[in-house]
Amino acid sequence: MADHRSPASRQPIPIIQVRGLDNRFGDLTVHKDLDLDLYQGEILGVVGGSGTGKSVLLRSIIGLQTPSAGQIRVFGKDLTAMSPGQRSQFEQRFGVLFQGGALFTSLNLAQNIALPLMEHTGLSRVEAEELACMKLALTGLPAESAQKYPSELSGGMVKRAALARALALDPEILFLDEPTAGLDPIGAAGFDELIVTLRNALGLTVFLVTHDLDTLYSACDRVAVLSQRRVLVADTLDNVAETQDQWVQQYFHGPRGRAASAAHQRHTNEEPG
Ligand SMILES: Nc1ncnc2c1ncn2[C@@H]1O[C@H](COP(=O)(O)OP(=O)(O)OP(=O)(O)O)[C@@H](O)[C@H]1O
Repeated sequence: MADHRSPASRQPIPIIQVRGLDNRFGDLTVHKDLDLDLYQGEILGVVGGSGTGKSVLLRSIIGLQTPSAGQIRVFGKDLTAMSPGQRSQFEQRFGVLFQGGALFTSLNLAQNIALPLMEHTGLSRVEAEELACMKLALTGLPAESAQKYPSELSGGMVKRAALARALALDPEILFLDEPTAGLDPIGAAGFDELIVTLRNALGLTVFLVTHDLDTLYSACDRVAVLSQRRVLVADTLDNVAETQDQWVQQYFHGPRGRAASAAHQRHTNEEPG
């Protein structure tokens, strides 16, 4: 697990602070006075029932959704108060993996990943595609995948390629929206492992929206539960699972929750040392 505290103070360093966030769509209030911290170096799993606003929260933080009220401070700066230009500069520190992967189907993988590199750096096409191949390797894809088109790949490979693109500009914070959705259990477990490996190797901070209990157990340092238009609890998985709330109890202590917990326990017992 990550130690997301500063060595000097052993205090957690919040690099995203959401305060008093409201999001409304007409009569629908999705968030009301929502607070959340994301600490440097951690993998935070964001869970909640369908429609509780997990994706809207992610979209608010990355600037795709203008909040109705509230403050979002990233690295100490209020994103909601920035000009579009300042914001766009700042957002290059974010890497985002959307649910469907969102790769361009008419471009091969190297071209897909080279695109943001050419757009935001002074690299030539050749240089950008070389760097793109390195990013693909980082996510465990073989060298020959660079020339393949998204339609030629399995779902798991598309996710890895989309992750490579999210990493193209060396982001500090990675946002993942249901990264294991649609993957078979082995592919999903491999992806969870990859996220942890990349976090450790690259010093990333990860905001991860998921429904996948196995991901929470195997990859997340903390879990935030969205309920009743706010963050009901954000804590270690063990503490969250003890929260007296009907959804939390059903989610963590229902049949799937028990199975995920038992699998994690077995895995932990098998680990050497
Ligand atoms: N642009 C929009 N306009 C109107 N309503 C929206 C918009 N975006 C989201 N909503 C509504 O906000 C609510 C929260 O949506 P959101 O996608 O964040 O839920 P979620 O928690 O991610 O759900 P799921 O787990 O099913 O993916 C839903 O009722 C959705 O219909």
